[in-house]
Amino acid sequence: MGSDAESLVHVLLVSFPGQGHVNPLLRLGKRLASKGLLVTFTTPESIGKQMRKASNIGDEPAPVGDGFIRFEFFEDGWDEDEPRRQDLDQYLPQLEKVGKVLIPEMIRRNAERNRPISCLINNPFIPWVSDVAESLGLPSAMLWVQSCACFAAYYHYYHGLVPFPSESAMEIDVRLPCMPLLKHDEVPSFLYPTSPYPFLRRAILGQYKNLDKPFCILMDTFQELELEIIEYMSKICPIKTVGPLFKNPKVPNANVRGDFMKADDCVGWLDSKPAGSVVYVSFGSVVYLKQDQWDEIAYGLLNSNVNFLWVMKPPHKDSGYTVLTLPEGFLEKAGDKGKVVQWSPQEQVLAHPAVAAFVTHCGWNSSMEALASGMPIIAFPQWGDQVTDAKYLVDVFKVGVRMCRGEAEDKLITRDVVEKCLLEATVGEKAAEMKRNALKWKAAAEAAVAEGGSSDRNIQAFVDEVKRRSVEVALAKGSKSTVVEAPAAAREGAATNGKVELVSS
Ligand SMILES: O=c1cc(-c2ccc(O)cc2)oc2cc(O[C@@H]3O[C@H](CO)[C@@H](O)[C@H](O)[C@H]3O)cc(O)c12
Ligand SMILES: O=c1ccn([C@@H]2O[C@H](COP(=O)(O)OP(=O)(O)O)[C@@H](O)[C@H]2O)c(=O)[nH]1
Repeated sequence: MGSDAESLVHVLLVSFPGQGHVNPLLRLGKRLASKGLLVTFTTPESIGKQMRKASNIGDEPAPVGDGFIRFEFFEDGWDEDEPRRQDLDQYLPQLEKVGKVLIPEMIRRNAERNRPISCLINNPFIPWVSDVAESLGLPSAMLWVQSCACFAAYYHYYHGLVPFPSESAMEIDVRLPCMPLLKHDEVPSFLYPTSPYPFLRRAILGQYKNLDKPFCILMDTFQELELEIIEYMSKICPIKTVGPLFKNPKVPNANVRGDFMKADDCVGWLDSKPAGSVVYVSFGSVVYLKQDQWDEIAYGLLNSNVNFLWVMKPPHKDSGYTVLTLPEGFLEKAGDKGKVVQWSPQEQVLAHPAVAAFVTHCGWNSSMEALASGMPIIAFPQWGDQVTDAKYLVDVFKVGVRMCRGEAEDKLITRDVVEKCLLEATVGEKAAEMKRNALKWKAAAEAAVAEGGSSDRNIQAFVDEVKRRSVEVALAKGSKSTVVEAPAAAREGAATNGKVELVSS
């Protein structure tokens, strides 16, 4: 590694191995690097292998703005084809067991190689990372990868602050401070007593047990988007909004990516389509619909006569999902009006002028990417935070139409409803109004991440705090030497290039 990288304050990002977790943490990593930190990104090797194959991840630190980002993966202790990885109740304890040994080893190795780590940052599902940090005397932060509204909902549930749907009262609405009334099925659905995913409830709430450990909770949202709830929760928790993380104004650095699958080429196809003529359809990385629902969507697309780009990702072999098929003759009937891919370069797709609207499961990453791209949406939420995100996208941000209320409703959305929603979002006054609102959010998102914007100021304050704490860490450890950026006053007096070498005895 070049001496440049070694002289920088070094942070370690530890990610849960899910696409919706890796993307925002890696984007944060790039942002931190661009502000002059050395960032090491780690997640289990099983995913590391896929990331290396799908993207351009080399062994050398990649320069990003004023800093660098590099990757180091760790073994989760299971065989390559271990099916238990698909069972979070088994996988999360395994990750904790090995991570508590291997992450400290990784930290020690880095210190020996003259790049001591000064701060750990994790995302949800792996809250033990802050225990590791604490045991080593290091500060830690957490990147929350859902909306602040969902953060608030889980917080109130965890602390029993307001009544939530329960076995004795399933259909109650939930009133949370500074939030619109949530109907029972607009509450993050892992919290329903009947949720088929109790392991996801345990995974997401796990973070709340450890919430006093991170000195900062970073969030991939922005002040102007969720103003009131962010202000309210900021009084309770040390929240800093830093989103939308995928908009990095200064350093696009497109070659550092965390896709688990190589994206199929579809930009050329989009280029051949007229502006505002294509509907993009994707349900993210973990949601799978049933075959009969898939068929209705297929016919809805055909009958509406829109152009469409549809992502049909193959299910993981151990997920228990069967491979979905398209109705007979579908591709022939669609002809050049439709393109079906396994994985898309979603950021590019959402930014493409040919795309008019996005049929989405409303995962928070997809939601933020759509908002920040000025893209109207057609909400097809299934579970978890998606149902709450859909409520906000449609009723609060006013950029979407609702195609369904979630998996819990157990209702087949017919081709006629699909067609009606597609048209509502793409032609006529309602579509035009949603587009105007979406463009307002796009401008607000750009302003938040531009120099001096709310998210940019928060990132800068966070970087400054990490640097400040790195001095304390170095002093406490009596380490050989750590180079940090000097405060402005010290800089003026020092005949150096803005760096001060701290040597402790
Ligand atoms: O890697 C994952 C594995 C599983 C999972 C594992 C085994 C199952 O039987 C069902 C789901 O759920 C997940 C749910 C996730 O929720 C997704 O998490 C994002 C960030 O929290 C949200 O914004 C999205 O809305 C939400 O779908 C993310 C995952 O990586 C996973
Ligand atoms: O074909 C696809 C589908 C999804 N994504 C990306 O995968 C992430 C999915 O995260 P989200 O929170 O939307 O949903 P999850 O997969 O976690 O349910 C987002 O960053 C998308 O841009 C992508 O690049 N190509």
